[in-house]
Amino acid sequence: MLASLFGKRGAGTPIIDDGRIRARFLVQHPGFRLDVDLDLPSRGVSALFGHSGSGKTSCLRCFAGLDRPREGYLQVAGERWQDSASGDFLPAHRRAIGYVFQDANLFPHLSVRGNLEFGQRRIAARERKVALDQALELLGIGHLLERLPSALSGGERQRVGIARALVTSPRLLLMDEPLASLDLKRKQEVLPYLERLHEELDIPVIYVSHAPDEVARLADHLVLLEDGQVRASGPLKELLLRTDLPFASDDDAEAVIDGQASAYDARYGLVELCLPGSEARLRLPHTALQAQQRVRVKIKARDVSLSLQRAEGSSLLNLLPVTVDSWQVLDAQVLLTLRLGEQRLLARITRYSFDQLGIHAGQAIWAQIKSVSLLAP
Ligand SMILES: Nc1ncnc2c1ncn2[C@@H]1O[C@H](COP(=O)(O)OP(=O)(O)OP(=O)(O)O)[C@@H](O)[C@H]1O
Repeated sequence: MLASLFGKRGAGTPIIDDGRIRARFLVQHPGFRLDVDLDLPSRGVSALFGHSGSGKTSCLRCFAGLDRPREGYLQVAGERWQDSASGDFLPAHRRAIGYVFQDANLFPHLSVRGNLEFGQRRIAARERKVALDQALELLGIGHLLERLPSALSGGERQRVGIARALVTSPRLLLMDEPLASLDLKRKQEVLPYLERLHEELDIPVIYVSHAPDEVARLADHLVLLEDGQVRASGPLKELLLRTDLPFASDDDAEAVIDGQASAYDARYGLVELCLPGSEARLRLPHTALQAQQRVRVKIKARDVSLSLQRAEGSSLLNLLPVTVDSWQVLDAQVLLTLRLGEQRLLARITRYSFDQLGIHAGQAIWAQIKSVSLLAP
């Protein structure tokens, strides 16, 4: 299969580029039916998320052209790659995709350089959009070029695998649980590289995972698959807040906030983030942030408490003015959605406190978050 992904590329049927990736796949396996209709942004990371057996890999195989569904349609970057109605089907080896598997699947007899050059030779020089040097720099693997895959750590192998996918200048990067075979330490090592790809390259990524943490950190768009069907599809930040979905109703419910480093207090090791549409600053312990660097912070609903006035004389560093948006009663607790500038937070408090505070929609209150509970890369 790997070899078939490295044949000469071709082009699909040109169509008007509406900036979307559209896919419709109907696959029937014995005892399992995949029936999905997807409309994804052609920028950033779209995560296919779901339990084991929900159909994530089956779906990715259709994107890659490795399976030919009975009914199928796919358009990417202004090209139609397949349409069962017209019989069009661009085979896997002619699709401009990069595919990163759970295991890097490097050629064991070739050095890192050999593996990368093999990927690059697939593309005519005039079509190359990602230079070898750029891929080396992005993945931090320049010092590994002469090594054989057997002399690499798991995290390094995965970084080389990603670089090899990139040097084929794909129009679409498919990643199937690229961190699943790594231990926590290696995962933490590779994740920042994945974030950089996202920031520095204009290649849409479809990222399969069943790890909520990874998805919350990397994805812009989320597709929740259940039993071969799309239960929900939309911007990550919105889906994390929806109480009809498993994320917000979970004990670990969290919101994702994007900020930009505006100041660093070296004495206390605290970084200050400014937040779009808000005068408030978020402060959290951090060491290695550059000025203006964008940061995604995950804030758990249970780490947010509320007060009607700004608390004075408290150890809490983050006292944020918010507006009550909506809430849902969950047994003895209430899950609130709060507006913080252009973004939204979740807070979980007891029903007792909710009644005591007399909370109503549109109310201006204060959200309090302990800095040490904030999760940033
Ligand atoms: N070629 C095949 N023939 C028959 N059944 C298949 C085939 N490929 C996948 N399936 C079945 O389809 C279902 C979905 O599998 P798939 O690998 O897409 O799920 P997944 O969400 O990626 O799971 P995981 O997270 O465990 O990798 C499973 O029940 C699987 O056994």
